[in-house]
Amino acid sequence: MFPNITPTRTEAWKKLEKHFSEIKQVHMKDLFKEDAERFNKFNLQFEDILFDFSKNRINQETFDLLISLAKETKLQEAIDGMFSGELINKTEKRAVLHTALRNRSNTPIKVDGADVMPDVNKVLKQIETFSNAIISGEWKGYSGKNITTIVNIGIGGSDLGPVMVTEALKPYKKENIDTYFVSNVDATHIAETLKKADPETTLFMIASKTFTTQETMTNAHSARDWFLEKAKDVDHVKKHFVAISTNAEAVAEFGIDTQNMFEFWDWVGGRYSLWSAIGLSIACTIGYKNFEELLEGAHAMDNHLKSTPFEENIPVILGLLGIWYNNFFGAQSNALLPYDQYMHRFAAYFQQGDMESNGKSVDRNGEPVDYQTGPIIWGEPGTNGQHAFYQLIHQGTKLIPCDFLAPAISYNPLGDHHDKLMANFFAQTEALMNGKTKEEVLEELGSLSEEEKAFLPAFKEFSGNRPTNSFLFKQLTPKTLGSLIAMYEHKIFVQGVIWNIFSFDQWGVELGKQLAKKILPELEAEGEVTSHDSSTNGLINKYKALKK
Ligand SMILES: O=P(O)(O)OC[C@H]1O[C@@H](O)[C@H](O)[C@@H](O)[C@@H]1O
Repeated sequence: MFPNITPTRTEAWKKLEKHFSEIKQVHMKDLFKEDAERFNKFNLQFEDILFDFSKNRINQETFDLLISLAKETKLQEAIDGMFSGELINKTEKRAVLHTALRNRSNTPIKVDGADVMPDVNKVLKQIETFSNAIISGEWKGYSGKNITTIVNIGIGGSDLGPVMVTEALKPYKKENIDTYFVSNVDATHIAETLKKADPETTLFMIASKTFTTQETMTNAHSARDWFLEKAKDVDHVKKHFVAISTNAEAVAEFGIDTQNMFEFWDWVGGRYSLWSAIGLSIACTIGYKNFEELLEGAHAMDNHLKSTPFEENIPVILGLLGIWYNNFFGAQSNALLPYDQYMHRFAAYFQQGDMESNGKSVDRNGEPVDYQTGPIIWGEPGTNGQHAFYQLIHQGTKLIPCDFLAPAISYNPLGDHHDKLMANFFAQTEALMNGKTKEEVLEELGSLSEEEKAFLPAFKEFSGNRPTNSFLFKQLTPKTLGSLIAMYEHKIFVQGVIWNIFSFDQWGVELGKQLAKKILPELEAEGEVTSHDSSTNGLINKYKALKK
């Protein structure tokens, strides 16, 4: 049975509250001074990834209490439940098995008594065959030319993962294939993309779990019209349109040959689907072998989560540290700061991953929670962020726990760029931890007037004591990226279990969709709209007047 425990009622939570009142004023700087072994105590190595969590506002007691919170909320049972195919997404009566998609050991995983692995392997084989045919040029467009351009049309989970991964793994990109992603229903997105495409050499991937999403279906129809304007014959559609979906019926209705459909299943959540056929654009961009490496990396992290004691379990510790700041320090957000330009969509990807999963305010009994749940996720790659928003992280009134991520080896070993980048990484985490005292400021101000010395220090001081996690890995290979993504996925899971919320549904996105459906005909009809509140009526009527 999946656990259902209110975290705030556990012994560990009560102890953590008491412990928090004792430790909240303690400065990390002093913790480092007191203990020369602090780094050794609070870092873990997973394959090529070093996880340094020593620059957190914790001591051994904090760590032990957090671990007991995970135990008391029966996290291990929850992990076992997810991996074994239990219907843990209770509001949708579904299992949660993105881990099966990358189950490289191929051990049976059962949903409703049937092993899902044969189907998973069948679709992987289909992805392999198809991506090889596209890359090798064996698959031809209607006029006999090779495919050179892929346009993936999808949104949310059917877009963000492939976008993030194809950007992160650009060094592995096949030279003869250019991949674009269209998500927004704003016509600008597809119009600007199609300017770069030629119908004879373009392959559209219509990626939608439900195959009913308004944005995706609108873009798919516009792409089809654009294609047919030149190709003329609808029979050519099958060479230029493939579908990735769980909804075969809607795919056939759209006119895509179901032979060109790549299936996945309702036990794959949209935001956890890049490992499924939704990853087809990834495989066609970087090659199937590299896609497989990505799966390998994720599988290794899955095994780590499943079988490592919590004290050495990276996603568990990461999740617990997030809870420590979110629920005890009152931190509201978590910045993801990759010092790797290729990872520039990493934070955007986990905005959906985390915020759509844990942005919930009722517990597993349907009762409102009286504690904080999911954080706001944000971030940009370093060093861009430094010159933009780090001011607030260093000296603002909000506590913002930050995750710094970077490779030791750059794919672009140009001059001393990478050392400069990394010097900034190390400097930032050090500065956030140590801060700068008034005495240090005064020393720097040496030659200034007494008046300035009295005035300026208040502005130039840094309180420090701002927590960071550091992830330092050898190089951003497909395997390492797979592990990092799975690590954050599991961090989200761990937090959802402890907060006792359902992390795998997303009812909160429905209301806006319903209302948009109702409003659309009102925009197209003649006359004034009066069916809403005065603000909405006013806006709609102004829009109708302006667009005339
Ligand atoms: O893949 P689909 O069915 O088109 O859905 C796309 C997205 O649609 C959104 O409404 C959901 O909130 C996301 O979770 C989902 O990823």
